[in-house]
Amino acid sequence: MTEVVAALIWDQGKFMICQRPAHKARGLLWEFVGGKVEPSETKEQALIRECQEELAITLDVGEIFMDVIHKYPDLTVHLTLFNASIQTGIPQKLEHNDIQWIAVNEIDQYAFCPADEEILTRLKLSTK
Ligand SMILES: Nc1nc2c([nH]c(=O)n2[C@H]2C[C@H](O)[C@@H](COP(=O)(O)OP(=O)(O)OP(=O)(O)O)O2)c(=O)[nH]1
Ligand SMILES: [Mg+2]
Repeated sequence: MTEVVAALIWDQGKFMICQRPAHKARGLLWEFVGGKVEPSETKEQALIRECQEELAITLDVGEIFMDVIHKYPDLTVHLTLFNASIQTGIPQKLEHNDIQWIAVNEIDQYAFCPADEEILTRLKLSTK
C-alpha cells in the first residue's frame, strides 16, 4: 500500500485542483495537490514538502477531510486528504499541466483520478 497525502484548499467558495503532467501515472487527470509519503516523515510533513516542490507554496495543514483506499493496476493507494490553507506563496505550475479553482457544481466538468471519486461525491453532498 502506498501512502499518499493531498490538500483540500478552499478560497472564496472554490477549491484548488491540479492537472497531472502527461508523462506521469494518471497523466492529465485532475487531482488534489500532494504526493507519496517518504518513510522518514509524517503525513503532514510530506504534504508541506510536496506543496513546496510542486506549487512553491507553504501550507497550514488542518484536519483530515477524508481518506480512501483505491487499487490501480500498478499500485494500491491510501489517499489521505487534509483540509489546508495557503500560508505563503502563490501557486506556480512547477510540475502540473494546469491549476484551477473550481466550485462544487463544476466538478463534473473535470476528469479526476479514480481514487478521488468518493471524495468528490462527498464534496457534492456537503453543499446540498
Ligand atoms: N497527489 C495526488 N495523487 C493522487 C490523487 N488521486 C490519486 O489517485 N492519486 C495517485 C496518483 C499517483 O499514482 C499516486 C501518487 O501521487 P503523486 O504522483 O502525486 O506522487 P509524487 O508527487 O510523490 O510523485 P512521484 O515522486 O511518485 O513522481 O496517487 C490525488 O488527488 N492527489
Ligand atoms: Mg504529486
